[in-house]
Parts: sequence; structure tokens; C-alpha cells
Amino acid sequence: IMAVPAGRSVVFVTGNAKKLEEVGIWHVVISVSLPEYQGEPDEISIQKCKEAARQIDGPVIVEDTCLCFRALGGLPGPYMKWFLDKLKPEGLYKLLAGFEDKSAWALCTFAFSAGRDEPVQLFRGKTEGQIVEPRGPRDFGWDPCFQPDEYDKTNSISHRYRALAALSEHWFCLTKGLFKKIGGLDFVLRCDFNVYRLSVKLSAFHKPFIVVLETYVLTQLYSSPNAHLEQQICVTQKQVSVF
Ligand SMILES: O=P(O)(O)OP(=O)(O)OP(=O)(O)OC[C@H]1O[C@@H](n2cnc3c(O)ncnc32)[C@H](O)[C@@H]1O
Ligand SMILES: [Mg+2]
Repeated sequence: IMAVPAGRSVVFVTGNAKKLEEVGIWHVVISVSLPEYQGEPDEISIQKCKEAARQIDGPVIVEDTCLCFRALGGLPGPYMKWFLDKLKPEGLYKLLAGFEDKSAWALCTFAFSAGRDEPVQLFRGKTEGQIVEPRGPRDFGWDPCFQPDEYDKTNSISHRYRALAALSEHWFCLTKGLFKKIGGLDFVLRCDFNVYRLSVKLSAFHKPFIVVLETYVLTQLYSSPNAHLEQQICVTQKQVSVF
């Protein structure tokens, strides 16, 4: 079970600015280039998350994205970063010239750890698509040569969105249980997410979820990292119905 030490924020660790744009804000975002590990996607995400938790020495979320060509048995997969760097979208398209099967899938994995030496939890999102001749904007990685099968107006690449939804769902279930115990989101908001100001005594087990909850609420509702916290909480109160 995920538990964040009370008073600690969850840090999203990435070196990729475009990922940040799609993920939205977390409490703190740290731009660190983490090593590109080798292995199966799950193993890579676990290693990456452990390294981030070690460096930050606190609760972290990392994300790793693979683009897997079916004709190539799932490669380049996690090694896509280097393939893209050397071949560019044009070269990626040409890689499949000798194959009839142009299908591919994008796999996005978020990994959460509550801190150094804590277990890692994974949340995955997958989008099926085709490798096509490069077209459109060039501002994000392999987007020019990957055409998702389902057209999605709001988010052209939904693997990240789906993985985030899995993560949110998980937090939602945990916090719903907590609300039942201590009296609902409204109550928590009135106390400014401050566990010490709640008029009930929370167990050591439940305390950390207030931090998770705060991160979750702010992440879901705001895109401006500059807005003052008080302002944000005030708006949050008006939106209690999201829960
Ligand atoms: O610091 P991290 O979070 O690891 O950032 P990164 O850029 O190294 O990202 P990955 O290790 O996950 O490598 C994935 C590669 O695929 C690219 N990429 C990731 N998500 C993408 C998306 O949704 N659309 C297009 N390209 C993407 C990204 O730019 C990298 O070249
Ligand atoms: Mg990386």
C-alpha cells in the first residue's frame, strides 16, 4: 500500500519538459536526468523510481515511455530515446520498410515510491497505433510517426492519460476510504490539509494520505504552478463535487 510520510510532497522526477506539460503540476517537480536502464519496461520503471527516491530521499513519481514495433518483437520499446535521437522520425518509419506489419503500441508507465527503500507501485497506460510517414508538429519525440488507432481530440497521445487515470483511480479509492473515516473532503479542506489541525486523531497509517490527497486535488484541478496556494484551496472548496 502506498503511504507518503506526513508533511512530505510527492515529487515528479523527469528530465523531459513535454512530459511535464502533459502531466500537469505536482507539488514539486524536479528536473533530473535519470539513467536509461535496460530490461523489460516494468523492471526499468522500478529501477528508475528507486533511483529517483534515492536521489530525492522522499516520495517520488517517475514515468517511462516505450514505443514498441510489433514486427520487431516490441523493439525499440524502452530504447526508443536513442533510436529517435539517431534515426529521427523518418528513420523510424524506414525501419519497418521490410515489414508488412506497421503496427505499434505506446506504453506509458508511472512508478510511485514513498521513499528510499520503499516498494514501487506501477500504473500503466497503453495506446495501439501504426507507424506512419512522419507528418505534423515536431515538438514531441516520436509523435510525428505514430498514429494512434483511436482518434482522440483532447489528447492526441492517450497512453500517458490512461496511466495517469490508473494512478488517480488508485488514490481516489484510498482517499475515499479516508473521507469516510474522518468526515469528508470538505472537512479536510477547511483544515487546509493540515493533519495537525484536524479535530480527529489520525493514525500513523492514515496521516500520509492527507499529503497524497492534497497533491491529488491540486494536480487534478490546477495548471498554473504560480497560483498562490490559498487561492488554490479556495477554488478547491468550490469544486468539492468532483468527489
Ligand atoms: O527523464 P525522463 O522522464 O526519463 O524523460 P525521457 O525524455 O528520457 O523519456 P523516456 O526515458 O521515457 O524515453 C522516451 C522517449 O520517447 C519520447 N516520448 C515520450 N513520451 C512521448 C510521447 O507521448 N510522444 C512522443 N514521444 C514521446 C521521449 O522524448 C524520449 O525520447
Ligand atoms: Mg529517460
